[in-house]
Amino acid sequence: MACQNQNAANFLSNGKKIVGVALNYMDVVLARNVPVPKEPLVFLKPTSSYLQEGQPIVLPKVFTKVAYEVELGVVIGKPCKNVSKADAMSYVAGYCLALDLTAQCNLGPARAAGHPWTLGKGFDTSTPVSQFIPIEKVTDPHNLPLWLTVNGDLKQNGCTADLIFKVPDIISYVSKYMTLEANDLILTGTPNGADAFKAGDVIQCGMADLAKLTFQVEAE
Ligand SMILES: O=C([O-])CC(=O)C(=O)O
Ligand SMILES: [Mg+2]
Repeated sequence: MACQNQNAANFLSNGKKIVGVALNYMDVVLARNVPVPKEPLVFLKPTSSYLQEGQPIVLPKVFTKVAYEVELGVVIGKPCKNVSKADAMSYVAGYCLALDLTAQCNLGPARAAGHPWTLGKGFDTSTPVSQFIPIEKVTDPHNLPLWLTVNGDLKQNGCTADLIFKVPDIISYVSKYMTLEANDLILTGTPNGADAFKAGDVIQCGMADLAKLTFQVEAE
């Protein structure tokens, strides 16, 4: 039986951390001409980066190039440490649709220098999310179409079927290192097409018939 968590709908206010996975779609790996990851490539974002529909994405004035990344988010339901892949799904309370906004102007040099990704990934409004989607509403998390438009033009069109590391792989892997806690969010990675957007743009994204979001973009 899947984990039930009464508070998971409040993952925005109750979550302790956001765990991101990078380069988790083969089309991204091929487009960027980087080696296929042998293990999930994991980073953290602060919960202060959360944004809900109705509030604008604010581009920090310190950045010159910020990209959209549409992703499946996984909301953890109960504390989880050293779990096997076979058991991992019993720690999932539900899902959300998320954007992992990324300042490529910061990430590019950081990646090249071997520096942390914290600022390019963790700025305020960098994690727009949908409402919580209870696990019961999702028959298969690995068969969810994901799409994103900018000003009506389709920019990303993928499917979670193409995830390199699946949801249980990620949970099991991360839980070897850090305890995943109730209401933590895992960003599973973005399909190909992530690119820059600017102030004045309107970003829309969707996941199957489960969530659809619209965000206005403003300059700081
Ligand atoms: O921003 C990046 O370069 C990596 C990332 O988050 C993703 O692939 O989803
Ligand atoms: Mg991402």
